Parts: sequence; C-alpha cells; structure tokens
Amino acid sequence: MRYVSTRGSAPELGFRDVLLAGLARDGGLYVPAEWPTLTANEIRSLRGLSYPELAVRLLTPFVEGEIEAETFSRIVHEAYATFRHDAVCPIVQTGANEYVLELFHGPTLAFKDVAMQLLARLMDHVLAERGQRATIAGATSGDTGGAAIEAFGGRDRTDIFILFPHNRVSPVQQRQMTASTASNVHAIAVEGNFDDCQDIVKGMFNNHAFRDRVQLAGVNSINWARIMAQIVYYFSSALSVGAPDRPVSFTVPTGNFGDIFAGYAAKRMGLPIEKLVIATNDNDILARTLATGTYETRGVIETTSPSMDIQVSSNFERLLFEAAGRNADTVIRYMQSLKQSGQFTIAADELERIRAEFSAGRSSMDETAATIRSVLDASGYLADPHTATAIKVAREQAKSDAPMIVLSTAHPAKFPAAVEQAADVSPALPHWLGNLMERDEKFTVLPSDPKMVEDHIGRLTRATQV
Ligand SMILES: Cc1ncc(COP(=O)(O)O)c(C=O)c1O
Ligand SMILES: N[C@@H](CCOP(=O)(O)O)C(=O)O
Repeated sequence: MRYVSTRGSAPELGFRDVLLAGLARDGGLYVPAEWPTLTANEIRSLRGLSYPELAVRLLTPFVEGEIEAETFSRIVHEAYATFRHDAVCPIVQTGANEYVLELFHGPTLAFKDVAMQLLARLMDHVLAERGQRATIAGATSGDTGGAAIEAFGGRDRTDIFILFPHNRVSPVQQRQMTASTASNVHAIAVEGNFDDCQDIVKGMFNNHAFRDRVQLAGVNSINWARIMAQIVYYFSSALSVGAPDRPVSFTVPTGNFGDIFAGYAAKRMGLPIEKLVIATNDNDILARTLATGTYETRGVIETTSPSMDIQVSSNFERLLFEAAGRNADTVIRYMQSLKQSGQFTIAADELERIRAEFSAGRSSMDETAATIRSVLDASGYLADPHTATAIKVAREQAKSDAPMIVLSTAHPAKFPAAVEQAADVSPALPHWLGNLMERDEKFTVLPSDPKMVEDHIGRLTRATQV
C-alpha cells in the first residue's frame, strides 16, 4: 500500500514512513492511495473473530510489505491485551434500536487508547529496526495527550511533548498527562485553547529545518495510523448487530473529525453504513458546514465536553480530498482560504457528496446534561458528556430501521463534575487507576508562542540530529 498527500506534492510513502511522518511535508494529510475492499461474503467470514484477530485481518492490507505478518499480529495482540474488557470495545443496548459502543476500556479511559496502544508499539518497532530515535509532538484537548503519554512513557526511542490548553482540561485528564514519572515525557500547558496547541504542532511540522533536526513524529490523528486503528471497531460493532446483512448507522461525537473519518474509511472498505452522523457540542462548526456549505471558524466556546472544544477540525481535509475526487488543488485552495479569511465555501457537487454520506446535529450543554439524566433514568446507563452529546443527536437523526450505534468515547469518571451536576451521581475512577489524583504533577506552562515551544522542545529532546 502506498500513501498520498491530500495536497499532492509530498512524496508518496509506504506505511513505515507514513507512521513516522505525521503531517506530510506539503502540509497535507496522508491517505491510502486506494481503499482496500471486502465483499459481503468476506465481511460475513469475519464473524466470531476476537477483536485482535479482526484487527489483524482488516489492517493487514495497510501494512503489508512493510511490517512482517507475524510481527504485526504479535504487536496487535499486545496492544489490545492492555484493555480491561475481553471484547476490547463492547456494545451495550440502550434503546429499541440503539447501541452504545464503549471505547473506553483502555488504560486512560478514552477511545484514544484503541489507536495509541497500537501506534506506540508500531513506532517503537520501526524505530528499532532503523536504529533511530524520534521526538513526538502532540496537541490535545485532553484525551489524546493522556493516551499518548501512557503509551509512549518509558520507551527509550522517543521523547514525547504534549501541548494541552492550560486550565481547560478536566482534572483527571490533566493528571493523566502530568503525573507521569517517565523521563521521556514532557507535558506543556499552553496559555491558549486547543486550536492554538494544534497550530503550534502543525507549525513545527511545516518548519522543515526543526522537523528534521529533532526527527519530529506525530501522534495526533493527522497520523494515518491513528485513523487506521479506529476502523476496526466500526466493523466489530456492525458485525455484532447484523452487518453485512443489514445496514447500520453510527453517531460520533466529533471534534478533529478523526474518529468519524475512520467510519468513512470502513464504509469505503465495504461495510454497509447507512449514515454517519456528526455530533457536535456548542462548537458546531461541522454541523454549520453541513447545513450551509461554508466552513467558518468562530471563537472556541468552553463546554462540559472539553475534548470537543475545537474549531479547526484537521481530518475534515481528508474528507474534502475524497469529496473533490482526490483533487489536491481544490484542497489547497480551501486551506489557503481558511488561513487567509477563516472560512471557505464547498462547491455544490462536493457538498452533495458529503451530505449523501453524513448528517450532523448539535447538543448544547443543557441538552447534554438533560440527556445524561434521561438516559440514566430510562436505561440505567451513565454516559459521559461526549457520549451524551452523541446520544442526543442520534435520537434526533435516527430515521430508519438501521440500528444506530453511538460511539462512547470516554468513561464518565473522566468528567465527574459535569456528570454529577447533570445526574447527581458521582462516577468513581476504576480501582486500578489507584491514587492518580494524589500523585505529584510535573508540567511546564508556556505562552502560546510557537518559537518558545520549539526552543523548549529543542532543548529537552534527546533525538537531535546534527
Ligand atoms: C472524549 C472524546 N470524544 C470525542 C472526541 C472527538 O474525536 P475526534 O477528534 O476524532 O473527532 C474526542 C477528541 O478527539 C474525545 O477525546
Ligand atoms: N479531542 C482530542 C483532540 C486531538 O485530537 P486527535 O484525535 O487529532 O489527536 C484530544 O483529546 O486531544
């Protein structure tokens, strides 16, 4: 499998280089040169496989020829052995035709673990094979950072720097980033919002001298391997409610568009998905874009679902590339307009293609709180605010007989204040997280200044190339 950039001028790469590249050198995002596809019979034959077996079968075409089959299988099995549920990503029925797909049984209680546990092991393997080190830089609104620090902490081929918005993540999310004692972990609280953090990280990738000097690698969903790993749970959950013999729909709480893009990839691979529903909180740029055709940034609003407090949704670029018939010039034009004026308008035929696959809705903070309460009352299920955002939107959008699978992206105990306020229930952290909230914190506060962040990383990384 080769990978191409959405902006057309970066070199085509194989899987190992894409894994280490993060952002393409032309500023674009890598996507597979073609989508591997499965027939309905091939999908049927996947029934009954364990989650790691399914992952190996579905992901092999993306890594074939680059990671040896036995090694890949071992790495996948090791990655999912870290999960605390035998099914890895189980589903729970919460309504007549509604299912919640629980993605939070990994080490940091968020869906990010599903990809990050695999990504860290794959990166380690490739770096060891090449005798290289890497500096990892990542931006987080709360969950990617903790998952990355947990997955990469203590690995001797990487130094990891995570930028999070100062005072804008939940206390549990913050501790998961700041309580690590691993010497290769560096948490940075940026005086800004998530979009500022993401801008700084993308700026580092576009500064080729810095990028090459520190051997920069990325763990955000700009990295194709993140999206790749997330494809698997669309198949596992759809298979368990009757796919491929009946179509299913998914509602996904969405911020950076990585998770739902993995659903789109699953559909391109042959999974019969009727609708992919984008659920947003008050930061509803994607819902507005689907309604009006204009992608227009506004200020970030702080909400009770902070991981989705995002305006610039990185992976939407991957969808634009597909909707424009893989025309990189169109993507470049849109991205230039976004940079210059904070907006772009999608051509009518492209918008029509997007609307054929996706719909969107939003949930205000009050609506999300009311949903947490009503779901608990009706079915005894305690949803976190991100999941509740999606349940609210799913219920508005479920218009056909297709089962609706709602992605539950975080454990309620990551956001106890919002859950308690909504439902008078205080969700406890699982016992195996032990004394997380009592551990000492270590992090550096920096202004939202790209140069200062680069200097900080340049000083501390051990991956410097001269
Ligand atoms: C709990 C939670 N839900 C939803 C999202 C949104 O996912 P994505 O950015 O892939 O759209 C995030 C952050 O990415 C998250 O941490
Ligand atoms: N919500 C995310 C934001 C970063 O998303 P990513 O999927 O691109 O890493 C977070 O929790 O950090």
